Amino acid sequence: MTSTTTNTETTTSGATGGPADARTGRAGEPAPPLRLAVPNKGALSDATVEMLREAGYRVRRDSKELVVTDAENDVEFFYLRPRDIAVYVGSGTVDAGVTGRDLLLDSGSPAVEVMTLGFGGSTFRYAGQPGRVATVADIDGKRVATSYPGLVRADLARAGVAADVVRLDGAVETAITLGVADVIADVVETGATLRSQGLEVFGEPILRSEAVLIRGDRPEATAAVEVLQRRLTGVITARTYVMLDYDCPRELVDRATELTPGLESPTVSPLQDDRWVAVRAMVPRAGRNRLMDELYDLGARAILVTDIAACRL
Ligand SMILES: Nc1ncnc2c1ncn2[C@@H]1O[C@H](COP(=O)(O)OP(=O)(O)OP(=O)(O)O)[C@@H](O)[C@H]1O
Ligand SMILES: O=P(O)(O)OC[C@H]1O[C@H](OP(=O)(O)OP(=O)(O)O)[C@H](O)[C@@H]1O
Ligand SMILES: [Mg+2]
Repeated sequence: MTSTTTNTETTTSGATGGPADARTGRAGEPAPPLRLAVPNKGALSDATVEMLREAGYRVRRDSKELVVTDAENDVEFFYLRPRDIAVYVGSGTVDAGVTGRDLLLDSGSPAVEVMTLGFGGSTFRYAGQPGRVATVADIDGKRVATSYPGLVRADLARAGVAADVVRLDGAVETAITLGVADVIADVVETGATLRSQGLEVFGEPILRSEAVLIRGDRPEATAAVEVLQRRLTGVITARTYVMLDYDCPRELVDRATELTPGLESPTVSPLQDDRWVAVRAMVPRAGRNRLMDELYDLGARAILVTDIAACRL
């Protein structure tokens, strides 16, 4: 049920028998489709699928579909366990994937982080029973239960602390109650799971994590990964910004555009009534209402906000 490990573990993931062997790609031949690994369940799955859908890719119709071919965009999607994704990408079996930064670093995979995706945020922290342990140094000689032994061993080594790392698959918070560990190290999002077990975090966060796009080093995939990255950046931008339009008395346009500088520069167009101009600029979604109030107070009118459906910067 549990195993106590003190050295680096070898992975038990099926990466070497994965979707296919790493491909070589020859000059003159059309590039093979991009192979992308997508979390098939868990905390990152729905948000990843939604982001791919918004980026214009074909996504699976039901949770039993494990491979989806998107011929139009020349991408093959492999729905895999989030923990295995860094291993597949690192071995070159797939070109890129979405996973958590914590899972990537825990795996020891050579895959590299390409971009953050703006969801799946969490911290990775030590926790214990209140009053029993207060600092990382207090862990010395104790047992630490975790699903992320790679992260924990590296952190303990950094701190010069010797402890037994007890590897569990999940529900780590129960390990102390069940007597298999003195301390745990786990993902904390809201902290509700810890509280339900009467546990408290201690020490600095070991890691701040979020969902990331990762890639391997197959040069033939570089161009396709860049297209994917541009599309995902477009989704993030479309979610982060809104389009703001307003009419502004000509003499106020300098002050108004100081408030709405846009990404490059705002569009200022003449109106039929030459005492007025129309201004158009992208502005951060957060704070848009305060900005509209400020523009109104300045003298702008017909202030409109519209969602951006998609964009390439
Ligand atoms: N509330 C949360 N609970 C769990 N993981 C979260 C949460 N918020 C973000 N994450 C992130 O999701 C990833 C873990 O995903 P998931 O829980 O699906 O994997 P798992 O624990 O290996 O699988 P499972 O829970 O199905 O056994 C990590 O990168 C983690 O940081
Ligand atoms: O701080 P919270 O908002 O309570 O979230 C953190 C909890 O969620 C995750 O568990 P998950 O649901 O993935 O189950 P698992 O422990 O079996 O992986 C994680 O391992 C924590 O237990
Ligand atoms: Mg989990």
